[in-house]
This record gives sequence, C-alpha cells and structure tokens, in this order.
Amino acid sequence: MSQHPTLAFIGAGNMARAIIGGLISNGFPADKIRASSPTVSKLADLASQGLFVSANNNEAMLSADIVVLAVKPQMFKAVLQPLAITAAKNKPLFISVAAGITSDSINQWLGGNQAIVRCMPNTPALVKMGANGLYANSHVSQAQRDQAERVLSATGLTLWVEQEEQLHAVTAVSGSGPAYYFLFMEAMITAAQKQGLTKEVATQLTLQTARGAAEMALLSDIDPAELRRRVCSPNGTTEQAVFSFQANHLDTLVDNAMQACASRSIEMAKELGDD
Ligand SMILES: NC(=O)C1=CN([C@@H]2O[C@H](COP(=O)(O)OP(=O)(O)OC[C@H]3O[C@@H](n4cnc5c(N)ncnc54)[C@H](O)[C@@H]3O)[C@@H](O)[C@H]2O)C=CC1
Ligand SMILES: O=C(O)[C@@H]1CCC=N1
Repeated sequence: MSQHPTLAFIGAGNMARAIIGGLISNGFPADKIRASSPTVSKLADLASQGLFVSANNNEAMLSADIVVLAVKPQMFKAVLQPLAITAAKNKPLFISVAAGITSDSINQWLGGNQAIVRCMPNTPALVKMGANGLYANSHVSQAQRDQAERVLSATGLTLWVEQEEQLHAVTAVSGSGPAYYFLFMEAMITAAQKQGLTKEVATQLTLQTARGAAEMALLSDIDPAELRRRVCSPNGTTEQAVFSFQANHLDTLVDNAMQACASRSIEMAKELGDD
C-alpha cells in the first residue's frame, strides 16, 4: 500500500464532502478518493477535483482500502446489504460516520467478520477543525486503527472512546455541537441588530468573538470558567449578561438539549438497527 490508502465514500452529502474537503486541503491526493451517490451528475464538482465518482456503490468500493459509510442512518441497511459480497472479497476497513447505527448492525448487514470503525465527526472537518470520536470493533487490527486515526486526524482532533455507547455522548457534544454554536451566533447577531448594529458588523463581531474565545480557551491552561470570570469586571457589564443567562438557567437548557440529542441517538440505534 502506498503512503495514502484508497478511500471510497458511499454517500457524498454534507458530512462526506466536509471530510473530503478537509482531506484534500490537507494534501490527501484526490485521485485516491472515490465517491458514490445515486445521481452522478450531483458529483460533477467532486469529479472536477480529480475524484473517481460513480452511481454504483460496489464499483466505488472495489479495491478500496477504506470504505467510508456516509449515507443517512435510515438508508444504512438498504445500502449496506448489497455491499456484502464485495466486502467479503476485499475486506476493507469500514468507517461509518452515522449517528446511532451500531457496529453490530453494520457488521451484520455487511455479512459479518468486518473491520468497522465508527466515527462521529463534525462538519468543521471541512476547515481541518473537525472533532472526531472513534470506536473500533473487535475485527479492527492495530494497523487499521492507526490508519483510521491517521486519515481522520487530517480533518481535526481525533480521540478514541473505549465503549461504543460513549458515542451517544460524543454525538451530543461534538457531532451535533457545531449547530449549537451556530444557533448561539444567530441569536447574538439578531440581538446586536436590535441594539442598532448593521447585520454585517453584527455578524463579523459575533464570528470573530466566537473564534477568539475558542482559540483562547484552546491555547490556555486556564479553564473556561476562569477565563469567563476574567471577562467579568466586578459590577461591570459582562456580569449583568452572565447573571441574566444564569437566571434563565442556561446550564439546564444545555443539559436538556444534550440529553435530547443523546436520547435520539440511542433511539435511532433501536429503531434502525438489527441488534
Ligand atoms: N451533517 C452532519 O453534521 C453530520 C452527519 N453525520 C452522519 O453523516 C451521515 C450523512 O449525513 P449528511 O451528510 O448530513 O446527509 P446528506 O443527506 O447530506 O448526505 C447523504 C448522501 O447519501 C447519498 N445517498 C442516498 N442514497 C444513496 C445510496 N443508495 N447509495 C449511495 N449514496 C446515497 C445522497 O445522495 C447524499 O449525497 C449520516 O449518517 C449522519 O448521521 C455525522 C456527524 C455530523
Ligand atoms: O443531526 C444528525 O443526526 C447528524 C448526526 C450528528 C450531526 N448531524
């Protein structure tokens, strides 16, 4: 095998494109990436970047070292069962990015004895700022674990969890997490406009503040609670905003939202799985 494994993406929607974009901008050769989706005309932009594209999932995964399963969870069973013969012949490493769907279900649909890494990524993979939680089933060799970690690290932070159930929590934190921050940004932009800023100024200040706070927290040894206290001057302005968030139980809102997210992931595993 050359330095870069051959990757086949089954499904080329938002998440697959974010990972593909992150890999390519990190120097992963486009001609080592394939993508399949039923409407091949929708893959023209990927083809123009040098990817092999196909409407045939089996063709795309032929002789691939890693097959990334990136269709909607609801499609998994129907999409995976026709791949079982190729899977038995080629024995690639499968990486599933689906929320909820267990490695046991995936293994069963692929005919059994398959090496499966479950990855919960997020869309900032596109800008190499992703956060991936990984879990490997018992058929994954150490070399395949290393390979999965190497490939996904090119899209951002990559951490392993020891228990598959922990992926529900990973989904609630980082898989779905970008949406929470986007929602918070939307609310800040709207509030800033109500206070008289133009949409453009409100947006630029909000986004730069989000970036600055995240970058500062990442680069600092000081925890976010202390960094927050350092913005709050006694009897100053920030304190009033923080009091307002606390009086409205921001922590309970976040806890409830993340519980709802993880619960849906657990429910999807039961609803869509064959375990
Ligand atoms: N969007 C996100 O932020 C995240 C998504 N995920 C997971 O990624 C997976 C994909 O989600 P999205 O990219 O958001 O969905 P999407 O709807 O954007 O992409 C799904 C893709 O699958 C393709 N597809 C449909 N039927 C197919 C078939 N029979 N064979 C091959 N391809 C087929 C569609 O054409 C589409 O390109 C899901 O399992 C989701 O749980 C995980 C983490 C984050
Ligand atoms: O909303 C979803 O189901 C997917 C999984 C994590 C983020 N997006």
